[in-house]
Amino acid sequence: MKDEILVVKNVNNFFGRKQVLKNVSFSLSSGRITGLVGANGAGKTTIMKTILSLTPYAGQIMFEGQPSTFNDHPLLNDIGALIEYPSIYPFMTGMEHLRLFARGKVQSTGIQSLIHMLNMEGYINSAARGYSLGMRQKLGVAMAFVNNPKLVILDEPMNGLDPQSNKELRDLIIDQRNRGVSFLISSHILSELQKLAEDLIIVDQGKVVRQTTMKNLLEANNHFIVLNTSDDKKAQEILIAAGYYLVSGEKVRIKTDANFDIAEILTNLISENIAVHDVKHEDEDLEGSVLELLNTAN
Ligand SMILES: Nc1ncnc2c1ncn2[C@@H]1O[C@H](COP(=O)(O)OP(=O)(O)OP(=O)(O)O)[C@@H](O)[C@H]1O
Repeated sequence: MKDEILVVKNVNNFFGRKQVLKNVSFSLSSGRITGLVGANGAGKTTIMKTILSLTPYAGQIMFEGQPSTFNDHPLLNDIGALIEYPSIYPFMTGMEHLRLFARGKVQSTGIQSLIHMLNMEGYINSAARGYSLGMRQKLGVAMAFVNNPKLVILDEPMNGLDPQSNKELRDLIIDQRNRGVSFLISSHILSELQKLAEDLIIVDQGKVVRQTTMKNLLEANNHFIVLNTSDDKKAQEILIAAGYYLVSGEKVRIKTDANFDIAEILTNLISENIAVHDVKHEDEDLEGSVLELLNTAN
């Protein structure tokens, strides 16, 4: 079994009378990137705040085998986080923020390397009041990394980032992961999370509905073939009549299973004088899998 850096057991959390987290239990494997996924209001930010003791809770949280409680959490020194929006002082430069957050023995070469990896050299010495949303977000991410944490918690880190910045952030996360850092990352941009996360925790209405690996979730996915034919509408009618399951829409998109036989499909169409110009395989992506899982959970 992989080492667990963080274990969350039976955590419950209330805002007033409203129960927001309901018996939440999961663990994070050391040195891996875990994605936290769920609809708006599912409880992702509250889970992250709970780990960081930013909100009261009942239940058990262990970090590296040591208990962490709401009032006693010395191990949080080893956790870096960006939750919701970064707290940024408009009259300080990005560099001043990083130096302010850096504890004791953090080397300036480490700070320089972060700035370089996130491509922030052009503005790191300017006052943050002139930063765009994406520049602020990058500074918030850099602040989460500055003390060489063992675990990094990032809530929607891709917020406001352009494709180039997204790639820089992804490269930084992968680089740090390769050095042994563990991650818990929430994102609504599932196509981005799919490129990063190795493990997944899926939450719905304050409950963990599944903890799995990305590989297992995607392997269990639906697979399709998509045909480009001389008459897609007629091809759809023929295949439905022959008993195939077609995804509704304009394309001829056929759900495949273990008995899938392309020759049989082609014979059905060619015998009705429909030419097949192209055949493509498609796998359901993370977004499709999560939507299906949440639909079946409700
Ligand atoms: N300070 C608060 N007071 C009252 N209710 C709150 C508070 N913070 C969160 N909630 C409620 O807790 C639930 C979970 O919110 P949370 O922000 O954790 O969800 P989320 O999954 O992060 O959502 P999103 O994807 O929209 O950021 C929501 O129903 C929200 O209304």
